[in-house]
Order: sequence, then structure tokens, then C-alpha cells
Amino acid sequence: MTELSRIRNFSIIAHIDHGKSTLADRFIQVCGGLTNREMAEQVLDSMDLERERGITIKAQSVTLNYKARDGVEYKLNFIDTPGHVDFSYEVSRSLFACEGALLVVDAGQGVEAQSVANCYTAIEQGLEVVPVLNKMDLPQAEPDRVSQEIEDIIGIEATDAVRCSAKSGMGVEDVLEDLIKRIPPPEGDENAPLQALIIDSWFDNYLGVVSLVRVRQGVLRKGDKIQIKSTGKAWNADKVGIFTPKPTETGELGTGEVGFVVAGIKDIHGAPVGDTIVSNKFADETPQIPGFKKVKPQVYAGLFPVSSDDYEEFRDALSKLTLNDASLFFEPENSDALGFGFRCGFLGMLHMEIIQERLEREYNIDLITTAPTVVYEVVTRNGETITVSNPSSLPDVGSIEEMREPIVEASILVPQEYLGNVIALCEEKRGVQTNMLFLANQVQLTYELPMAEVVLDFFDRIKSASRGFASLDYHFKRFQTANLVRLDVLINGERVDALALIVHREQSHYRGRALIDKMKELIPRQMFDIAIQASIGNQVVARVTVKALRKNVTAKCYGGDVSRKKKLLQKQKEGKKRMKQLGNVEVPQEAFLAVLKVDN
Ligand SMILES: Nc1nc2c(ncn2[C@@H]2O[C@H](COP(=O)(O)OP(=O)(O)OP(=O)(O)O)[C@@H](O)[C@H]2O)c(=O)[nH]1
Repeated sequence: MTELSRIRNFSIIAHIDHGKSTLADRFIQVCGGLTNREMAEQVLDSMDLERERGITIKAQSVTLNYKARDGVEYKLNFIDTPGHVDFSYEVSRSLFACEGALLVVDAGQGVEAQSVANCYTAIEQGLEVVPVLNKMDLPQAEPDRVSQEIEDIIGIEATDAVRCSAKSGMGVEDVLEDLIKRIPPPEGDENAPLQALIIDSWFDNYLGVVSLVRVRQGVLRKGDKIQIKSTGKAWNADKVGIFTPKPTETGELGTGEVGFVVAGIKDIHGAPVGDTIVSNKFADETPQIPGFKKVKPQVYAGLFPVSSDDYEEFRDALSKLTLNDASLFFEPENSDALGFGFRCGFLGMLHMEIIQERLEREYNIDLITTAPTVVYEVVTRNGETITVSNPSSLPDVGSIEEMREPIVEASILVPQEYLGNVIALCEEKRGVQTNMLFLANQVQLTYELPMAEVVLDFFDRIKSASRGFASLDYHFKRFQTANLVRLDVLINGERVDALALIVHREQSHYRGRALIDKMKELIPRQMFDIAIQASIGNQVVARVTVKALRKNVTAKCYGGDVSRKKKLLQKQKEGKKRMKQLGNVEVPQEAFLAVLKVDN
């Protein structure tokens, strides 16, 4: 066991692309955790998809031995955190396991909202936040301006912030030295009964559930009988060790240390993130570590296999994905239009896209996804409150007393010159301003906004309204009464349940018009006219017609150009894969997500 004074537990807070993973890789290299060849790939983002998208999804950790300039060898536990707003609960749990955090800021870009939110979480949890200016090799680096910004916006001293380049390696050791000096060592009683925080859990095909833990007091030893506090279940700690970053069994984790435990748990819900591991013997007198909560999905959508033959396979794939992702929810859904599928719940749109992509890529299932929706609260005439996560299951208008929509508190950081644009956008999205703070070059805006307006395209819109400079962070606040209605879409007179949306009454006509105009562009012309209507209750609020196609698509391919004709037919066939037959009309996947594509 390592002496507490030689341990440092830290996270890195950084906005996406500011260089967190690159810096972490440099740390591993400096401390000799991996050979150069192993370093060739960024090691911390372990899933393929993550690597491709360049984002960090699951928290991971690495234990490094660093011989400091004072001659002492320190044990540095770096706990990686996800960078996206969808995964903020995991960030908060990771931070809770640390005494400090490096705030890595791109010296050319400056501070962004996501990092600010995470910094506040860190400061609230009593962490020492150590600023680092990265990308100093770039000509556009403006360290003085960015230091000032850190001081103004986050309120921590930053004039002496270490300046480095994770890319070239310049200043990286100075970052480690600064970290050791400024971040305090962990505290805790080694002789007290075991209490450890679960920072992350994932499913391994051979081992079952592996949990990343931080021991707060006592010692976790191989062979110990442990209990997972929220479930009250007892398990045997079969394997205990650290990541170097390769998993290495050490047989024990002392107070203040971070590492993994494998205890024969078969289901990820058996060891949820944020939960506490205690010694089974002293379970009653060892409390849960505060702040634990069950994560709830925020966005729901229907996912349907294009071919009904894929249904069983699809269900298996979803079950496998939930083994590793406690925040993914699914239950069977039956749609008149799309047949059997699943209603799935996600933390946000990015989470949804990732799951969709994994299903298609890793499991080879072609899917039709319906428009994502948030969860509404509906009070019925007989006084019941129900939650609705599927527009087509909204009760009949006559039986609804009141509808409530989820409201988020959004924090936006924007340079002054784009303030007008961003405010206009927030107003358009039914936002209510609750605060506005003028900082160095930026303005910090706080708005309460309907979650439905935020989850879909708000982030992209805010980016384009500010030429990419504004940044956003948000979290659920409360439910609020709203005048909402269901917007139905009819194709050739038939209501299509999978296309229904819940919208604000004031916007319903405009939304209906915009939606079906977009659908008209997306539904290919067929051999007959297709009427598309938007309706509210029985009232049709907009109508368009997709005119019949007169010519055969291959008619242009005159004479003997067989290969070209084949190619065209092949293309058509591939296109068909993502089509769904509604009555006699073929509707492509894009049309189901038309609401995401409406130009505002
Ligand atoms: N020029 C320069 N580029 C850098 C530096 N550090 C990182 N980068 C580049 O910036 C990009 C983003 O770096 P990452 O380390 O993946 O960023 P990240 O913050 O980990 O991003 P997420 O994993 O999505 O949170 C990559 O293309 C890096 O090569 C630096 O010091 N100088």
C-alpha cells in the first residue's frame, strides 16, 4: 500500500478537442506506462467508435508512477471523464473520486461552457482546480488573454498556469510537477471498515461486471466479502487491481487508491455508477457515499428493424448493449405503421446516435428511427399523473386536464459580438432569461428553456449563430404546465402513428407546415400522387402532394450501357433497404426524422 502523502488522484476537465486525451497519453509516456508502439494509438479512448468520433464516452483510469524532481516517487491516479453534456452524471462521480482536477484549456480557443460547468461541479465538491494552457505550439495561442478569461469566468488564479503543448510534449513534466504541488493527497482511515465509491462499471465477456472504484476508507482485498450498498447484495471480491493502463492484479487497494474490482456480478445494474461498496461484515454501520442517483433517460425514440425478420436479433443486440450501458432503456413497442420494435430511452441525442450507429455497425441491423421526444407529464381528468414518452400514446384530448413539459436550465458562454444572435435564438426557442453576466470577452447567459427545444438542434443552431464560438451546458430543472398538442401526419389519408409529435400549440401550424414541406422533399416520387397532411385533432393544418412519377428511372439509360443501368438499379435497391412501406407508399428513413431536418 502506498503512503497517502505519495498519492494524487486527479481528473482532467477540458472542452471537447482541447487536448485531454493527447495530454493523458503524454503523461503515460512520461511515466513509462506503455511502450512507444503501444502509444501509437490513443489508449484511453478504448472503444472503436470513440476513437473514430474522437470523443470519450466511458470514464476510465490509469495509475502512473512518476519520479518527481524532488526525488520522491508519486503514484498518480488519473481518472478520465467523458467530455459531452449527455454524460454529466458520470463526470460528477469521477470528480468525486478525486482531490483535484486539471483544467485544460486550448490557448487559442479560450474557456467554453462545458468546462465551466464541470469546474463549478469540481469546486463545489471541494477539488483543487489547476489550470493548464494547452496547444501553445499553435501560432494563434493567446495565453495571456485566456489566463485572464479563466480568472474572470471561473474565478481561479491563472496567471501562473503552466503552458504546454500536449502535441510536442513541451511543458508536460511541468504540468505533473504543478499537479503534485497543488493537488492535496487523499485522506481517510486505513483501519476503518471498507467504503469505496463506484466510479464506473462495465461488462466484460469473460469477467462479468468490472467496476472502477476509489477506496475512501479501509482496504479492499482480494477474497473479501463485499456488499453493494444500494442493492444490499453480497459478493466475493475475486480480482482486485489497477490499470497501468493495462489491467494488473495487485490483490489489494488501500485507502485513497483507485483501481478495479471484479466480484462475479453478472448485470451492470448490480454495480451502478455512484454506488458504494462496503465490507459485508460492517455493512450496516457503513453509510452510502452521498450523491448517488439512478440515471434516467432524457430522450426517447422508437427504433424499428426495417425487416421484421431482424426483430429477435435486434432484441438480443439491445440486451447486449444494456449489459454495458446502464443508462440505455428499452421496452417493446408496437406501431401500426412500423410493426414491432422498441421504444428506447437515451441520455441525449449524442447517446442516441452512438447506440444507433453501434446497432447498425456492430450488429448489422438496418433500423428506422422515429423522431426523438422528451418525457411529458400528463394529468388526466380523473386526477392521475402519467408520464408519456411516446406521442402516439398520449391520451385522448378530452381526458387531459393538464400537460407539463420538462424545463432545463441552460448556461451559455458567448463572445459579445454574437450575443444578439444567441439571445434571439433563445427567445425563438421559448427561453426565459434568468441571468446575464458580462465577463472579459464573453457573456455568460442563463436561460430556462423547454427541454424539447434544446435536445434536438439547439446545440448546432447556437454554434451556427456564433460561428462556432458559443458553448452550451444544460440540466433538467422541473416540469412546467404548457399548452401542448399532438401533431399528426397523414399519408394518403391514413394517420401514421410513428410520425406523431408533441408540439406547443402556438407553433403547431408552423411546425406542421415546415414538417410536411420537408417530408415532401424526402419522400421520393412514386407511381401515384401522395398526399401528406399535418393535423391537430381532426383539423388539417397543412397539406402537400408528392406528384406521381411519370418516367421509369432507368429510361435515361439508353442502348447497351448495361453497367450503368445495373449500377442505378443497385443504388435503388440499397436505397430501398432503409425504406418502409406504409400502405402502398414507400417512406425512407430520412422522412421519419424530417423534424430534425426542418430548416429554421
Ligand atoms: N497543435 C496542437 N494540437 C493539439 C494539442 N493537443 C491536442 N491537440 C490536437 O487536438 C485534437 C483534440 O485532442 P484530443 O486530445 O483528442 O481532445 P480531447 O479533449 O481529448 O477530446 P475528447 O476526447 O473528445 O474530449 C487532436 O487532433 C489533437 O492532435 C497541442 O498541444 N497542440
